Amino acid sequence: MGSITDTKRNLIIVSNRLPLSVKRVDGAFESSLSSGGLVTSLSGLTKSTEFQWFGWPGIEVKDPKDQEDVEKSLKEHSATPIFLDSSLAHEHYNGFSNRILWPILHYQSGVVFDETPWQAYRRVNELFADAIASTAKSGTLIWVHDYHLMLLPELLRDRLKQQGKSCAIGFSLHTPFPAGDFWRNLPVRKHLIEGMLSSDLIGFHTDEYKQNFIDTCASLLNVRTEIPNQIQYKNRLVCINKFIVGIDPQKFTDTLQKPDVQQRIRSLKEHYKGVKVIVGVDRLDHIKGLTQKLKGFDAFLDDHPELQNKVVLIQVAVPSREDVKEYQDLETELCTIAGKINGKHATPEGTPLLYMHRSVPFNELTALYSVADVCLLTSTRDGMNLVAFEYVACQQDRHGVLVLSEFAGAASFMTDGSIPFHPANKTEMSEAIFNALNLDPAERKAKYEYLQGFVNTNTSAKWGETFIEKLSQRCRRPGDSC
Ligand SMILES: O=P(O)(O)OC[C@H]1O[C@H](O[C@H]2O[C@H](CO)[C@@H](O)[C@H](O)[C@H]2O)[C@H](O)[C@@H](O)[C@@H]1O
Ligand SMILES: O=c1ccn([C@@H]2O[C@H](COP(=O)(O)OP(=O)(O)O)[C@@H](O)[C@H]2O)c(=O)[nH]1
Repeated sequence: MGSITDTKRNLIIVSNRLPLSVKRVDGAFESSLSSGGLVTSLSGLTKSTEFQWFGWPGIEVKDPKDQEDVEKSLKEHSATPIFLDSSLAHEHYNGFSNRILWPILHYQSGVVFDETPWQAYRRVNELFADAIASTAKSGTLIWVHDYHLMLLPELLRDRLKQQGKSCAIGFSLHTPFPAGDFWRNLPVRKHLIEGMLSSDLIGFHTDEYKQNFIDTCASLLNVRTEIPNQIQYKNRLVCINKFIVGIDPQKFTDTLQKPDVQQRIRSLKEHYKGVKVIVGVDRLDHIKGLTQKLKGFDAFLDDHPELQNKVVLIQVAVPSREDVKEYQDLETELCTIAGKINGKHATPEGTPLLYMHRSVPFNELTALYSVADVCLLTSTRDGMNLVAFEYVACQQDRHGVLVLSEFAGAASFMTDGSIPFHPANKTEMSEAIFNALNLDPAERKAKYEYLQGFVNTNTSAKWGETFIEKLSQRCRRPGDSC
């Protein structure tokens, strides 16, 4: 990894959302940490690698003086805002990225294509390309992230060429890449694939997503894909590979040692004495299978009346994409189901479900992970799911059990150390929960040690360093095989 030190001053990371989202409160600008796994994974990289982070600050700022203030405050965090007017940002983020592209990438049907948000998506990718091309110097490594910016590699390559600059461009997709037939539902798919193929290196979370992408390129563009991990496209060699994204486990270990977190753990343990705790932490999103989770838990309570008042599910549903109607509808549905479950199973001693629709501070999150006997993750599809990693990082003492949907990307690596199940099958989920709660200590330890080894080996720092190293090799020797 020696060359990382040489490249770190020259690395630009681009994602739609910056790690800090800016809000205007009583006329002043305040920033708070953005939620979600992309920020977690890239923030974990900051310990070992320096970079400039470009992205949308999450707010419209029109006045040039205000823009300067926001720029200044974000600069302290090595972040550079790309300002967008609110209707354009809305159409790009909510209209196309989250209402059309996101569901298709996650195998959801019934998506209706619409030209207006698509044009906004193109425009935002162009604005990002303008800002980044004017800042990058020859030799800068540019690492673009995620489905909001699939056109960016091509737009950037054109601009850099016009300006006589040579930069290596990497692209990482954080979501699944669906099998060809599903991808065909999107009429503009060819533009998106061609946009990505202007990268020198493309990273996916799992072999399955990588292969789906390669197969789609072969059938859609008739490009040569017979050599493993590479695609010949427009006389260039594009490298395609799997890079395992992770977390910074040390951050959790350190946080668990803090006296106030230890105090919180003691008080939660006291509160739940004699009760088994199941935890769930998910953005409020269809892909996380939250309705399935609540219904599966309801089935579990029905199946095991003997466990009344002896098990609680603490579900954190982090608010997400609240301007999108489908997300608003899901929230309403979850509130109703949660109310029904407690209506049916509550006793004067308490309720079996604690449904929290809000973000939780990091210290509280680690304390919750630490006291939980089981972590239940029910994704119907999920790029990776870093919550699975975080739970493991907080279970050194308890050896709690991970009950993990077979459809989370993380299941490709963690199945041996967890209890897998199909999220659409309530009976299977109920049995998986029961088995997890009753696993004997030796089996729990064996599973935990397997997962701990995986989480400690595949950290976010390693993920980033491996990708950057590979990208800088592409920069030095673009003709080399992948
Ligand atoms: O920025 P938001 O719209 O609030 O969404 C948050 C992030 O959600 C998605 O995360 C994905 O990336 C994770 C890390 O690789 C992965 O573990 C998870 O399975 C994915 O869902 C999205 O892809 C990010 O762009 C968002 O920032
Ligand atoms: O209130 C919260 C609770 C959790 N998380 C974090 O959100 C990330 C979720 O990442 P994951 O990969 O599981 O899914 P995503 O939300 O990116 O789809 C994890 O790092 C969590 O710690 C958060 O930002 N705010």
